[in-house]
Amino acid sequence: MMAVEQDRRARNVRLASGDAFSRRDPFVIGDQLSFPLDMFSVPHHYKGDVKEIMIPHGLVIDRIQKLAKDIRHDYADTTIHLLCVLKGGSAYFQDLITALRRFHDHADHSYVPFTFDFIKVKSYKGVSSTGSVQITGGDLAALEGKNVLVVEDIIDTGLTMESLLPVLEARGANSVRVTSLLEKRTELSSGFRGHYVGFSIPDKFVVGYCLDFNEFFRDMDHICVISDRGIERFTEETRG
Ligand SMILES: Nc1nc2c(ncn2[C@@H]2O[C@H](COP(=O)(O)O)[C@@H](O)[C@H]2O)c(=O)[nH]1
Ligand SMILES: [Mg+2]
Repeated sequence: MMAVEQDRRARNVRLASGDAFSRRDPFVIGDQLSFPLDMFSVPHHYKGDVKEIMIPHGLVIDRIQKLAKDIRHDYADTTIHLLCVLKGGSAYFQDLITALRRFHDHADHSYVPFTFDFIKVKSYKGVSSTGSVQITGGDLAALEGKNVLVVEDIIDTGLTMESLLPVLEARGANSVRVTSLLEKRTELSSGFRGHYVGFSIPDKFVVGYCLDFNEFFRDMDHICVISDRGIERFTEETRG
């Protein structure tokens, strides 16, 4: 199925939180699109460990600036509580707050004051389809009455977010929305979609920009597809 068509179908979505809000479209990275490795600077220590560059770092940053504008528009003059999902979401979180902070300098714009916190989330698929989630870190009691915006690196099956959101809502948050830099077009998707999504990507395992494979690749700026050699090498390294 063509990537754009697949994404259009995916927009017949169940949004987080039963929120009546209708999301904007993510930028679609086509199934065949990749950027040649020899045209970009890839860290020497990962040479051969990535197959292709899916999203160069500059494009990531440009897209985040627009996501920040969308968020500012929708939350105008409302304080948001950003909840960054570690560790994968941390690079996106940093660049997003940098973009949001810039709006503070322009008196002619609406402001987006924000507070933030960090959590770690592990989701478990039990025998039932709902799954369960283990949250560590973060002050969940402080969510009461807040407009929570979860900041995630990637939505794959959607299970993690589907499990997390009811927990946040049960803590009395005023609203809960999700921004994810990436969203995978996968047949395994539960149908969950975030509100503010940077890129819809093909069903490939990506690393870089804080997305890891066995804790490696977080220090690479571009978002890349891991190679077979990379999988082999960093599986070996973690075995010790
Ligand atoms: N480094 C990568 N991590 C990935 C990728 N796809 C998913 N993930 C991790 O899983 C959760 C979300 O998964 P979900 O199935 O519950 O939606 C995400 O936060 C990542 O930590 C990937 O391609 N690369
Ligand atoms: Mg994550």
